[in-house]
Amino acid sequence: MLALDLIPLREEQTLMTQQAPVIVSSESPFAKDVFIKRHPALIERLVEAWPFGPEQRRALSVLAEENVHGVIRPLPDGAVDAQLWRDWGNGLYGRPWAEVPFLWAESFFYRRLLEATGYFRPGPWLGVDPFAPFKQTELAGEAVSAEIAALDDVVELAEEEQGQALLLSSLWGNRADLGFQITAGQGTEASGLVADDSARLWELLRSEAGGTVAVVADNAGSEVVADLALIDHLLAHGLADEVVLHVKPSPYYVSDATLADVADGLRALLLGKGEARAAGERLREAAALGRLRVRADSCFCAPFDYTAMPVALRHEFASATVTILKGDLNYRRLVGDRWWEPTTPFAGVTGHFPGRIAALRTLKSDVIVGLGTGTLAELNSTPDWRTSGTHAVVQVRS
Ligand SMILES: O=P(O)(O)OC[C@@]1(O)O[C@H](CO)[C@@H](O)[C@@H]1O
Repeated sequence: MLALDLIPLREEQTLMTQQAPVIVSSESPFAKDVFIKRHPALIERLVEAWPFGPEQRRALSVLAEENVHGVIRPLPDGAVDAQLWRDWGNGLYGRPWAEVPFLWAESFFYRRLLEATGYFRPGPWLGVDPFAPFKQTELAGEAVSAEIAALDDVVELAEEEQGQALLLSSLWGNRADLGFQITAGQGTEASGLVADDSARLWELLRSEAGGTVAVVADNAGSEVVADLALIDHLLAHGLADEVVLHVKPSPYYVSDATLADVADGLRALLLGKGEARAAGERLREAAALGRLRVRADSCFCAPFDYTAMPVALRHEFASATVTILKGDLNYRRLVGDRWWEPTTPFAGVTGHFPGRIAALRTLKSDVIVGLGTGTLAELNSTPDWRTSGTHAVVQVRS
């Protein structure tokens, strides 16, 4: 299943630990609520959405209860990757969910959830994405239709403005009320950018035009549609000769994009009119020519930060023009899910990641680096700025 070489780079880990402690959920009101409120509510919604049998319901309710009051139990012995997770969670089982590293515990929660629904077991539920109903609703919603319609306006802009509009749309794409930035190339949400290296990203893409760009996707629905529009722009304008889109190998964090979600996003473009349809056709053609490839490495559902990465993937990222990492979770994994001093330089913390990188992230959890002192002072007067999703960063290490 998972690559054996998936072990954290020890030196990097030790160095990071000396600089900033790992986030343990009980130390963060936000993270604590993920286990006490978010996970049980999610399980309730799943039970409403699916005709689960008694065994599935029991397993889900045990998981919900465990998250709130219990301790972490390992996967059952019969699970395909039971041993792997036993090793990965060595020393963590038997402890309350909120008392272990936040990143590890959330990841294991989603693995346990898939075990409860039977996602990996032979039978009718094998490979059935439990989050599909939520993803489909979002894809059919107004945010996506607005995004798709707005592509007709974007194409009228000058090339550089088009690129920036699509970048901002992709950046803000994982919020519910989206489809906005794309309309005029800039919008109100851009004022929430608290670090903006986008000019450097474009400079880099233009000076190294024609190579391979890696995009590590985040969410399905409106976000992946926006990502596809950006990818089409890079390919169509010769800024990339090839794009590799990295997705999750199995359902994760509710809305994280899998290959099926990319296909649904592409279909949404193809079913649109005008520029959306044209972009969809160009992307389908790019896939046929091998210029747009989708990769789903198992490391993307592993409970580690990106100091742990299979060697082959490390080489791929190292040889890309740039790797664009989308969203909050990728950011947590990029910088380590740690209590960094927010002004810690982004380049220093991310030096372990192979090749050049650009993080496009709306702030939805505690971790943050690379802020200016003045920006931080201003933000500190805004409640919940780290977790409310109202602020964002484009941070580049070139
Ligand atoms: O990666 P994404 O989709 O931008 O955000 C993932 C997220 O919703 O999940 C975690 C909390 O459950 C946080 O990292 C963040 O709030």
